Amino acid sequence: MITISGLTRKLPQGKSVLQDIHGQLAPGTFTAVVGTSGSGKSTLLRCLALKEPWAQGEYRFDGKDLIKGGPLVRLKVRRKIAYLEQKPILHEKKTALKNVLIGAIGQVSWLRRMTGMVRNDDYMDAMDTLEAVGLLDSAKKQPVEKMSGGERQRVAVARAIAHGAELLVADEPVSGLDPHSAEEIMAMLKKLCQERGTTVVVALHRLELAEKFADQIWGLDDGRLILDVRGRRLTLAEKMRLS
Ligand SMILES: Nc1ncnc2c1ncn2[C@@H]1O[C@H](COP(=O)(O)OP(=O)(O)OP(=O)(O)O)[C@@H](O)[C@H]1O
Repeated sequence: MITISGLTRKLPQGKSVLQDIHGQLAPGTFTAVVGTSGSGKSTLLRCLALKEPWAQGEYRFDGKDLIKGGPLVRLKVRRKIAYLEQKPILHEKKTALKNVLIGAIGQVSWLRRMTGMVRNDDYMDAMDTLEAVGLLDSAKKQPVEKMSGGERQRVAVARAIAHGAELLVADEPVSGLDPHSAEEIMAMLKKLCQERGTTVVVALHRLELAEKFADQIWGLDDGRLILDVRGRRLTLAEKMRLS
């Protein structure tokens, strides 16, 4: 269980980008963060992924306090978090399989990192995750630079799962994709929650995608969490507050 309470993010100049955020992310749930441009979605995701520091408040990951706990606690938890950019950074000349294997090796001992040693287990895990994202057939065929935007997102998700992420944070993973590919990626993320118990948080511009796929919707406005809706669609009044 992930719990945040009273969290605030301040920029070095003193401006508060996020203020007094409270919420819970239950294991294996899918949360969509929505709000207008500049409302603080990316900042919230980056703070959840420990890529930006919180100024104050409490952030608990499986009971561990990530703010008071110190760098060692954060380092251990960081390994359980995967962060997906809008446009994933991949090894362009390598296949999907190689990309996933490199991600998995990055999580293991320095010796295997240095030697690039791939065990049979790593290989099986990589193929398993590529199958989960629907890329088994093309896994070894072509370099990722030849893949479509949707396929590249799938490779990035497979890499995140192979590295054993318990929390997957994705900033606008479907922006720039056609509606069909966007739905496919959302459905795949949902399946990840249901079948593997991964907790997924995505920032989204399109409310209808949030309503269709998310278990929980967080609505941000000017750095404040103004909506925390679970298990239902948004009312018209709620949609108006987010526009
Ligand atoms: N490092 C920074 N320096 C200055 N301002 C920042 C910084 N990071 C965030 N901000 C400001 O904080 C606010 C929230 O930004 P953020 O990128 O989190 O919003 P967003 O909801 O993700 O927007 P978008 O949907 O356009 O990506 C914006 O006004 C942004 O300009």
